[in-house]
Amino acid sequence: MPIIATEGLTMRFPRVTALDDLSVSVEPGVVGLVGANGAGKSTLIKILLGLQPPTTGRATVLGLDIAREGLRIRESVGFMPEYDCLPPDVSATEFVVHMARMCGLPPTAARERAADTLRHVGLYEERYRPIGGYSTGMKQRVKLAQALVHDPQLVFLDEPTNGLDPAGRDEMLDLIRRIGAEFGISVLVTSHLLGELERVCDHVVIIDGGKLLRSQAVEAYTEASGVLTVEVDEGRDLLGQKLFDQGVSVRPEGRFLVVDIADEATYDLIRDGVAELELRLIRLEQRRHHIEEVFAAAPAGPPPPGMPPGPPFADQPPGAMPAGPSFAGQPPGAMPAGPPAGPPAGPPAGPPPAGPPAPGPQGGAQS
Ligand SMILES: Nc1ncnc2c1ncn2[C@@H]1O[C@H](COP(=O)(O)OP(=O)(O)OP(=O)(O)O)[C@@H](O)[C@H]1O
Repeated sequence: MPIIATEGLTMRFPRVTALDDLSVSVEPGVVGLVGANGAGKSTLIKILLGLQPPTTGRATVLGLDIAREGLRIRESVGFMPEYDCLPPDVSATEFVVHMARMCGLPPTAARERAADTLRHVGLYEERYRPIGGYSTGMKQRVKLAQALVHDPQLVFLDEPTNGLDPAGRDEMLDLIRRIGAEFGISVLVTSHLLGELERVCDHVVIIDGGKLLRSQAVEAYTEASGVLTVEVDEGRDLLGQKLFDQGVSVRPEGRFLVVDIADEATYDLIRDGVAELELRLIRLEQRRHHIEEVFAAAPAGPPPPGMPPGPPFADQPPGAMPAGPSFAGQPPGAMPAGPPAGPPAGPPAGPPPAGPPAPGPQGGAQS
């Protein structure tokens, strides 16, 4: 049974359509809900909790209808809101015990569950101090603890890494992973940071301007691309030129060569080129996509309301790469002269750049 299923869900405010005919279904696990600020993530959560009726459309959470069974949904689902909403004058223990009591736990069970949950989220002695003196990271943990204290089947975590420094963010992501893996609680976690969800989620739903852009397993986003990264000890440009002369689509990028895989023969050409030039091969690996590419492939900036989002990366021609200097733009026989496209991690292997790169069509060497 899907943990969440929506059908034509639409939420219109007087000036903006926050959700636009959203139909999506997700199975149990750790699910990321990604979208830019204003994409409609928080609105979706409020509707799923039965706190706000949609303009049109239907949805179920854990098989329960949002229009008729909001109370039962809120009994079975924990919610960590995005914004700071904690009382400053009480301790984390008092607050989480109170929330457990609100969920119907008897006093002793509420105290025990609160202590366990606060320990689980990494709050120890500090839990007896007033929340007002807590750091942002500690407050996020209290919000997470109150969402978990009644042992829900599913938790909604709205931007749980907001305001955290990189170390705090890593710890929070680790906690989220453990909620799913160790406790078997399904998670719907929102973020506008795609990279971090890639690390913890089984499935990622991407919305843009209230519309569904993509919903699929993380592996489907990060599948191998049709592009190879080649690194040799020295002679990057010699190898690039040789491959280019043989009709391979190749371009320099930092210390590497980036090669479009035409077919199996591409690997042979690289192997033979390295051997004939007597170079030392350091790396030959197929690149993986990143979830970010879904947005990188879309037009820059948020689309105006009603405008369809740009094409996702999987619809690009195989091997389409971000622009960079290309061997294909050089006249035949010319030495490639492009400076590294990204920040080099070491001195470039080839001769110093001879001038600005000649822009060339991507992958244009294959004719
Ligand atoms: N109660 C409301 N009245 C009017 N407009 C609203 C209301 N709630 C949300 N909106 C608008 O709906 C759109 C979606 O907002 P929402 O908060 O769901 O986005 P979000 O993806 O959660 O963004 P953020 O990460 O910034 O919270 C925004 O344009 C927002 O201004």
